[in-house]
Formats: sequence, C-alpha cells, structure tokens
Amino acid sequence: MDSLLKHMVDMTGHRDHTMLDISVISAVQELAHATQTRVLSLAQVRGQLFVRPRAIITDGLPAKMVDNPDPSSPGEPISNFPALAACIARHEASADVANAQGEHTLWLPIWLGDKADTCLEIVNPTPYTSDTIHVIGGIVSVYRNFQNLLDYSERDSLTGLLNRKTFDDQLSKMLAASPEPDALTLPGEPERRHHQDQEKQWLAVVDVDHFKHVNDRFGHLYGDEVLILIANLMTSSFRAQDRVFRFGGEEFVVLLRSTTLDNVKKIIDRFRVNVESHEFPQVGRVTVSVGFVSISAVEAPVIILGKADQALYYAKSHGRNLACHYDELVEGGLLQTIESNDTAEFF
Ligand SMILES: Nc1nc2c(ncn2[C@@H]2O[C@H](COP(=O)(O)OP(=O)(O)OP(=O)(O)O)[C@@H](O)[C@H]2O)c(=O)[nH]1
Repeated sequence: MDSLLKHMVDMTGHRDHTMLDISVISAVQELAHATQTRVLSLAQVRGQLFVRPRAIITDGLPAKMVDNPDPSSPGEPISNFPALAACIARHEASADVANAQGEHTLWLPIWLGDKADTCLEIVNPTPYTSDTIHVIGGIVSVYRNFQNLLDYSERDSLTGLLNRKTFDDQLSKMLAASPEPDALTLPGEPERRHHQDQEKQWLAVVDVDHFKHVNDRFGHLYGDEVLILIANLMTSSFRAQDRVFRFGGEEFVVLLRSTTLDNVKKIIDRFRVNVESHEFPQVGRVTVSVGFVSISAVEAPVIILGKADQALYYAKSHGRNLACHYDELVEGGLLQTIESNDTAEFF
C-alpha cells in the first residue's frame, strides 16, 4: 500500500505530460509485476488509427520516452493490434490477450468522452489477478484525470487547440528533435543555399481574413463558430505530428515537423484551399492568409515568429487568401530581412 501511495503522490506531483507518462508506467510496472509497460499514442490520420509508443519501461531498466525514428510516419496501423482495434471499436475499457508462450498483454485505452488518444499496454508472464486489475484500474483513473487537468491548462477553451502558453515548450521540443542546423547558414541568410529537398521544421502563422467583418455582420456567436470550424480544418489538414495553436483572437500558429519546402507549400496550400472551399453556416465563404518560415535552432522564437508575421502581413496587403514564404519574399526583394536581435521591434 505504501508503494501505491508513493506512486500516486509521484504521479499527481507532475505538471508535464512526459513526466506523467514516465510516472504512470513506473507505477504500473511495479504494482502489476509486469515485464514491460508502455504508453501508446493513438492518432487518427485520414480516417485510419495509428499506434505509436510514447514511453516504455522494461524489466530492470528505468522508464524512458521512446524516440520517434521517423517523424513523418504516424506509427503502426491499429490493424497490427487486432485485440486493441476491437476494444477501441467497441469502446471497451480493456483488452487482454495471451500469446502462445502464455504471456499476457493488457491494453487499457484512456477514454476521454468517446475518444481515446492514449493507451497503456502492460505485458505480464502470468494472467492478471482481479486485485491487480483493480489496482491498475485505480491508477488509470488518476492518470486519466491528470491528463485531463493538464490538457485543460494547455488548451484554448474555445477551439481545443494548444494555447500560447505551451508554444515555447513545443518549439524547443521540435528544435531538439530537428536535424543539426546547417552551420553555414546565418540568421537572415536566404534559403536558396539549402537543397530544395532538405527536410526542415516550419512555423506558419495563420490569420482569418476580414474577421472583424464576420463579427460585425453576423455577431460574435457566428464569429466563434467560424474560429471553431477553422480550428477543426487545421487539425484535419495538418499531420498528427504537427502542432496547432490558437495564439489569441483570429490568429493561429502551426509547427510543422520535418518536411521539404515543396511539401510544406503543398500542406499549407491544401489547408488554405480547405478553408476557402468550406461552406461556413450562415457566414458562407471565409479565407485565411498564411506566412511561413523554416525554424532554426540558432534563432530566438521571437525572430522566427517575426519573420512568419512579416510574410503574413505581406499576404494580407497583397490580396489575402494567400500563403507566403518569408525567404522567398526576401530573395525576391519583396521584404527586408529581420535582424537577429531579441529585442527588435518589427511593426
Ligand atoms: N467572435 C470572436 N471574435 C474575436 C475573438 N477574438 C478576436 N476577435 C475579433 O477579431 C477581429 C479581428 O479584427 P482585425 O484584427 O481588425 O482583423 P480582420 O478584420 O480579420 O482583418 P485582416 O486581418 O486585415 O484581414 C476583431 O473584431 C476582434 O474583436 C473571439 O474569440 N471570438
């Protein structure tokens, strides 16, 4: 019991998803006498569910986060885990399967309403006793409640997107996961020196066009609905491994993982066209303008955001419903480079 309490205190002391994951698998591993416990992410990509391990603890080794070898892959299709797939489809609390060697795997999706984007997987050489299941059930409830609380503090209440507060942390995570920056590239230097097919991380600032007009003409309730629908279009247009934020008002920011300039143009333009062709109830047609730039570890977030903002304002002043790439505008002599100076004022 002491051990259970110690784990509960540890889990509830965290204010970060990563530490919470590490803490829950450490607790489950010890209390269930498991040989391996994992936290799995369940991500919906183009209507298909994919499974990717997020954290793991194996007998005798400390718990750790799982590096993602291929950031462009959403993970393994759920069809590789038939018992888990059936459990999710039936909205059940758990699935337990024994293999030919008698080893048991227990899956516990973490349901939040009718969605589960996380699942615990516990592997044990012997069947689970009802006591063990009971203890694990309790831990899962605490874990789910804490996930919920963390989500609440990290998300924008209107759209459910990540909020501004979480941006710096997500940006540094993305930079830490990014390939070595090109040592020859100085801040402000145009990107033509890079290969066009080089994969980079990207930041895009998205702003709804003439949104004041939507509010003025249809009222704030319809304005809010437009923001929610645009947030949904963002979630469905960008990839599961990208991060979408509402920065406030009608401004959104997207962090896009490892992709080439050609691809980022296609991805952003697909989103722009998805908005343009969406029929917004009552309001009709709405468009967005986008400014985007590649992310580099040598530049401060304020500089990266400033560049994307400059490209966005170029789009705004050149007809709107456009996606503009900062470096292309600079190379074309259409924008001045931003000095790499944290205290610079841009506008
Ligand atoms: N409904 C709603 N409106 C908001 C919210 N936050 C900000 N706004 C409104 O968004 C509008 C932003 O207007 P502006 O910054 O003038 O920009 P715009 O009309 O979109 O024009 P451009 O950006 O130049 O295309 C203002 O009318 C704000 O009141 C919100 O949460 N809900």
